Amino acid sequence: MINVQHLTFSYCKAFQVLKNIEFTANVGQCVAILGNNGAGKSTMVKCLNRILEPQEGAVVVNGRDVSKLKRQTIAQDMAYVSQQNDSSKFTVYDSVLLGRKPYIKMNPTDEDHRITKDIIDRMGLNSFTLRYIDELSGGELQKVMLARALAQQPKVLMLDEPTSNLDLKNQYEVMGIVHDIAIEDKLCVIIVIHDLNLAIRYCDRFLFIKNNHVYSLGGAETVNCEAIRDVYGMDVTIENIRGYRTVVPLCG
Ligand SMILES: Nc1ncnc2c1ncn2[C@@H]1O[C@H](COP(=O)(O)OP(=O)(O)OP(=O)(O)O)[C@@H](O)[C@H]1O
Repeated sequence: MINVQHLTFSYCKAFQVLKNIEFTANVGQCVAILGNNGAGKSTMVKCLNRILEPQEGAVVVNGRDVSKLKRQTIAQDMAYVSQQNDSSKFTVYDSVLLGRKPYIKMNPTDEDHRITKDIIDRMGLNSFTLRYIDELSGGELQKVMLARALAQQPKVLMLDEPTSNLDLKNQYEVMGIVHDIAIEDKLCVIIVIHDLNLAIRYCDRFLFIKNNHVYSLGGAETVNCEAIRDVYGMDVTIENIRGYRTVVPLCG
């Protein structure tokens, strides 16, 4: 479980990005972080695992205050996939194995290799294992970065726009995998995502950020026409299509 309390962050004195952000994500839940461009979503995620240090507030993972943990412990508990993908000269296999780094003392163990192979298999990356990651397409690389984060076997998985480079089929496949893994492996998943329909289908809780604050936090019913108008300045209808609440923009 992750509990975020009164999180406040500024890059400089003149400009506060986040003020008093609070939410909880339980084990097995995917929480969508929503808001317009520049709202502070990526900044918030980076404050959770202390890539950025919040000026105020606390982040508690399974009862432990993250600010009191060693870097290695944070890396065991929390995995983060940023918007900027790594493009070092690693093979896909080695890149995913790198996710085991917080656990490796001298050399990777048989268990590290087993976990790596298992994740590669689960993500459908078997035919890529010996390819260099700087030779992959944007979407292929995004899947490898997610595989690396999963190899970390974190308690909290934080994904910043994990589907931005994926084609339609892969968007649904990857979100489905993340949703299932959250339940099967008892993870809390925090996903920054712009596609509201993907979010509604695969996430359990929805946190809108507006004007530095939490605008709303709740279930799928909080992703409604009024919230979308307030947060994005856009009129939409919400229709039931094949059993899924679907956001349909009223423009064009
Ligand atoms: N390193 C930085 N230094 C100063 N300001 C920054 C820095 N990174 C981001 N910002 C500013 O902080 C604000 C929040 O940025 P952030 O990237 O968190 O927004 P976001 O909601 O993730 O946006 P997007 O949806 O466009 O990815 C923006 O105004 C941005 O310009």
